Formats: sequence, structure tokens, C-alpha cells
Amino acid sequence: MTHAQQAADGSKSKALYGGTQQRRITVRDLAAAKERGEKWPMLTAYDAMTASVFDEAGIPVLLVGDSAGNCHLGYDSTVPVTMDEMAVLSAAVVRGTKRALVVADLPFGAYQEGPVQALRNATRLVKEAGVGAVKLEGGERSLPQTELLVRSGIPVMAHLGLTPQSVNALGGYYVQGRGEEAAQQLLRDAKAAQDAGAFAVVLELVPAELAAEVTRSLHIPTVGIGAGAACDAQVLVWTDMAGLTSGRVPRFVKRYAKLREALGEAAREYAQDVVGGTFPAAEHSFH
Ligand SMILES: Nc1nc(=O)c2c([nH]1)NC[C@@H]1CN(c3ccc(C(=O)N[C@@H](CCC(=O)O)C(=O)O)cc3)CN21
Ligand SMILES: CC(C)C(=O)C(=O)O
Ligand SMILES: [Mg+2]
Repeated sequence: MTHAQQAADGSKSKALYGGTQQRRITVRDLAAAKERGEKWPMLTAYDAMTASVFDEAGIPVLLVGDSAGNCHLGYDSTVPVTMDEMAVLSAAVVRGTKRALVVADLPFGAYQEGPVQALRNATRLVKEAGVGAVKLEGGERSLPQTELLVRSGIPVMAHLGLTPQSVNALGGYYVQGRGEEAAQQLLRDAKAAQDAGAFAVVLELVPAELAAEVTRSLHIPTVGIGAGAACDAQVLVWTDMAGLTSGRVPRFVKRYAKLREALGEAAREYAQDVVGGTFPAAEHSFH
């Protein structure tokens, strides 16, 4: 199909992935995709260059995750990540993209004090970094925050199931929503987030059947990570997806490249060339 034919074919041209639309994706586009039953991919990004690669690959939504804590900043969890750090990384991701909707995590401690603190910090990410939306963890417990942000004109993505900012309270990164009571709480949290005006909800590490039920019960899209195939969208941490993360990765990760091996090999070859005197060669030198 030519570009013009695609543009004439409404369904194809509007597609979040593989469509012809060049302007920046909005939360309205995500709502329309759920209506069409169209699935979409989301990845994290923490810097401008990587974000530009994903933007050019057509990924419609990029998350500046607080997973930057362990994937970019060298902490061992998301808990230490600060607003200053999220603001710098978010601004870089926005600068590196033309089309993707950029969503930034509010880090731990940036919204737990209440709605006013949440609004102050979310506003900073919108004004200073230029993000199109923010994400915060929790359903019913984060309701006042979500309501005030949405009323103030800041789109909110909710995050339920495993909420890594609570790792110290949860005692580890375990599957959530197992058992009837926990399943009912997750359904209430999802409904609460939707009623508060959230435009989407991340479901992390929940049984696939429960995620499917949440997806059917909501009119807003669900974004799964370790939550099965029925979700409206999927998200992965980009360093996991590309095989750059060192050591063990969660079971829900599929590796689509071996970047850690490829980069290590490039560094070793470069080092050998320098030590052996074969780099720089004549074509890399000036006379
Ligand atoms: N690199 C990276 N990838 C992620 O997906 C990620 C982060 N970092 N940091 C923030 C949170 C933490 N996440 C995690 C971390 C560990 C597991 C994990 O190992 N889970 C077990 C499940 C255990 C069970 O059965 O209950 C697993 O085997 O996947 C899951 C999610 C997801 N997020
Ligand atoms: C894994 C996603 C959902 C996230 O919150 C993050 O990357 O911080
Ligand atoms: Mg996060």
C-alpha cells in the first residue's frame, strides 16, 4: 500500500503502530485504539538517543520509568530516584522524540504526601520537561492525587498490581492479585483509577485471567507487564527487551536483541585495536 492509499484508508492511517500519522500521539488516540480493539506497544526510555530510536521505530508511547533507578542511574531499586533526576531524563526523552506520547513516572516520595504535592511535581514534569502525561502507583490509595491532576489538565496513567515503589512493604517483587480478596481489590483499584479520570492503567505481575477481567471491565486501556496477552497494550523495560540488563531478568521479559554482548564485544575490539596500534588507521587521521 502506498502512503496515499494508507492515508485514504482511515483504519490503517490512524493505527498507533504502523499508521501514517506524524503528529504527537495523545491520550485521545489511545482511547480510540481501545474502541478499535487495537493493541499497542510501550517501552521505557531514559535518554534522548535511545528515545529517538524507539520513536523512529514507531513505538507510540514511551515511559520515562523510575526503573531508571536500576537501569540507568545505578541504584538497586526505584526507591531512591528523585524528582530532579526524573526531570532531567524526561526532558531528554521529550527532546529525542517527535511522535511518541511521553509519560513520566512520579518517583517515590513525589506524591505520597497528598494531591497538592502530586500536582506541584507533575506540573514540573509537564512544564520543565514537556511530558504529555504522568504515571503514579496505586489505585484507591492514590485517588485524591489522580483526581486533582486530571482536574488540573494533566493526564494520569495508573499503575496497579506490583507497585515497585512499595518493595520494602511488599517484601519483594512478587505476583499480586492472587486469591479472591486480592483479585477483588485489584478490580476495585482499577475501577477507582478509571472513575478518577486515569486514561490508562498499568497492570504489573498479575495473573493473566485477572488482567483479562480488568481489561474487559474498563473502557480505558490496560497496559500489561507480566499480566498476560489480553491487555490492550504491553510495556517492557527497554534494557530488558534489548538484552542490555545484566544478570537475571523477570520471567515476563522476552529478549529481542543481545545488546550487552554486542556492546561488550565492540569495546573489546576497540581496545585491542588501540593496544595493537591498528586504530586509528590512515583514514581516521588528518595531515
Ligand atoms: N530491569 C528492570 N525490569 C523491570 O521490569 C523492572 C525494573 N527493572 N525495576 C522496577 C520494577 C521491578 N520489577 C520487577 C522486578 C523483579 C521481578 C521478579 O523477579 N519477579 C519474579 C516473580 C516472582 C513470583 O513468582 O511472584 C519473576 O520470576 O519474574 C518482577 C518485576 C519490574 N520493574
Ligand atoms: C515497568 C514500568 C511499568 C515502570 O513503571 C517503570 O519502568 O518504572
Ligand atoms: Mg515505574
